[in-house]
Amino acid sequence: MVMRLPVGSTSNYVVKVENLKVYFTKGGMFTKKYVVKALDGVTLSIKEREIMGVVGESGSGKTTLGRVTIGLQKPTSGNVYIKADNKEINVNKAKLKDISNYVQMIYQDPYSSIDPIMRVYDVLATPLKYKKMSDIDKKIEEAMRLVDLPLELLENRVYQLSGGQRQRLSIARAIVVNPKYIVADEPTTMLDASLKGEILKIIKDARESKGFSFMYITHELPIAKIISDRIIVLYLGKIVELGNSNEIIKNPLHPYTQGLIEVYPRIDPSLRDKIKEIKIKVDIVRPDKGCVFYPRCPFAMPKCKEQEPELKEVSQNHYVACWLY
Ligand SMILES: Nc1ncnc2c1ncn2[C@@H]1O[C@H](COP(=O)(O)OP(=O)(O)OP(=O)(O)O)[C@@H](O)[C@H]1O
Repeated sequence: MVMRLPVGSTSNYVVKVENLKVYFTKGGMFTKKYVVKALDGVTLSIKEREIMGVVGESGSGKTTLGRVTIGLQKPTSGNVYIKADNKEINVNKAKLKDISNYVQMIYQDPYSSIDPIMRVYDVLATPLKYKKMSDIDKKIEEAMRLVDLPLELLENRVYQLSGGQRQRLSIARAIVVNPKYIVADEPTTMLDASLKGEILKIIKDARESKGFSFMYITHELPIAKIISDRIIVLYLGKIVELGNSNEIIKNPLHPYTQGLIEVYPRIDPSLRDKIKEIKIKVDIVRPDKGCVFYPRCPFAMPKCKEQEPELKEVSQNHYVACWLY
């Protein structure tokens, strides 16, 4: 069955992305101009209370996808809708201040994303004051509790916090306005291994207790496996595979996903034999036509050079864009 509707489309979606394209023009004055297709025809939906993992190598378009879904980046074409308060909001047409009650972002670097001079209390009070919300202190205390930060820290300055505490604070800042949808862009990348697990648990607990939907961006498949309900695999701006997390890890279909898993053999040792022949070359070339992955694909066939495979549902809720299926 060829997918034409939003992948995973359900009536209870919170985020819906339709045929999204984001092209950047690079070069200019002294070098030849060229276009980078950061996203090229991405369609997906994220359900209520769902954590959607987005994985792919550097440059695959993960951050751009996260930013477009919360209105921080305008798309070249396509649409993004958020469902909140029984309304469907077209994110591209809405003003940022009008959607910031519904969408929030947690950044990778807790050092650069929060002003170190601010008091912890003010970091959390500012978004609430801006939105003229009542019960500010109650909301701040609840957010601090959800991220496991002691209330005594409220009077501290941000620079007095450890890296792990700062990242908890940046999660608290995102959840304090009680949004519908949060993009978490590699929030554990800068943290020690011991702190990564804590941050993942906080995000999962926040989803359980408050019902937020998340897009969780990571280049580490094992982290996507732990945190996500479903996983999207992005390659050069295209979704090459999408499915339930366990299914993607146990039964990766796209040669690129198989290659990503091979990087982490311990993720599932039983897969090692199955995928041992797959070697992903390091040079990334974007072909003008055909499948974006064929220059690196160990299974490339003549057809792959000529025709682009559509994202197909090959088993229930498991989609892949590959001529092997
Ligand atoms: N503002 C911009 N101007 C020009 N090109 C951009 C811009 N933002 C992203 N790009 C390009 O778009 C492509 C996708 O970038 P993006 O940051 O979304 O990828 P990513 O998967 O998040 O990578 P990383 O893990 O390294 O952050 C890259 O080629 C990048 O250079």
